[in-house]
Amino acid sequence: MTAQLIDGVALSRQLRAALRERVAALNGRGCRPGLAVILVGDDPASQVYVRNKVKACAEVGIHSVLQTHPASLTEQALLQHIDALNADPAIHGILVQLPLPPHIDAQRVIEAIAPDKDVDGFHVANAGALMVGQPGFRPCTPYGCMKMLEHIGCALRGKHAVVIGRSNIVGKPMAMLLLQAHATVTICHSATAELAHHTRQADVLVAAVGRPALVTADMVKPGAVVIDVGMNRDATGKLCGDVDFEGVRQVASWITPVPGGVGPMTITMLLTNTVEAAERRLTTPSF
Ligand SMILES: Nc1nc(=O)c2c([nH]1)NC[C@@H]1CN(c3ccc(C(=O)N[C@@H](CCC(=O)O)C(=O)O)cc3)C=[N+]21
Ligand SMILES: [Mg+2]
Repeated sequence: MTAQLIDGVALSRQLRAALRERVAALNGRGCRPGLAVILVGDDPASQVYVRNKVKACAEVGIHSVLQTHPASLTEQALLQHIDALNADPAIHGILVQLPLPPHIDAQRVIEAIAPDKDVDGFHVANAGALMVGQPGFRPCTPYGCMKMLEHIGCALRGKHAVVIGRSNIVGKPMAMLLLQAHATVTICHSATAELAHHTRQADVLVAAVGRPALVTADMVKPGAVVIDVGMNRDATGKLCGDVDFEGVRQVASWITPVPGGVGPMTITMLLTNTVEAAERRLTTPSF
């Protein structure tokens, strides 16, 4: 079997076209959705990612404000910038690019963002809402993975989904979303004994670890759907995921490429959450 590709660029194009219409409808009601992106320090990779987010906003008509600060910015000063954005009615979403310099407590910064502007879905209020099945912002990467599964018509009820990775940003929320979709969910991590024993049972396998070629063909059940969240650079500087793509595509039924898979979908879901934040404010001004 040779797996079919889940094309994150093509699906993003579709979803962004629909978002443009939602933005136009908001404009008609006198609202221009706005996203603030805060970058602290001069990590080159972060600069590229942030520029891509700003570009994507323009593509769907979201107004974006990019704040860049030197790595020496104090935590207190950062918290003050967030307070100002929390109070700014032109801003519906706030994203603080991670990682932050080591002298800044990232979790404290995230908790300072108003939960109704937390379009990353990292605030405990949104994490808690996901946990108990209430409405809230879903973290963009797992949300994008769910959209990809939906797009290929993957019925999750009763399926065995295995997530490798337990970060607050990807692994844990991914597992919760799969659980909400009635999958049987296993979470594997660095202390898991016999990783391959678990992954071989997966109808849906999500790799979110950050280790090139962690998932090889022998670890994949024939016909499985494989979602590669990894974003690594190989020795030659080429972008690669956590999955040995050439090997695994011979066994899987569907697979996401890197680049062109989960990455673009992450940005698309950020745009989605921002439009949703603006829509919510119009419908529920007190939200
Ligand atoms: N507060 C916060 N929210 C984030 O969502 C967040 C963050 N911090 N810090 C960094 C990570 C990383 N991330 C990516 C998103 C899209 C691509 C993406 O579009 N990747 C392209 C390729 C890009 C390239 O060539 O380097 C692709 O996979 O096709 C990559 C990485 C969001 N992050
Ligand atoms: Mg990708």
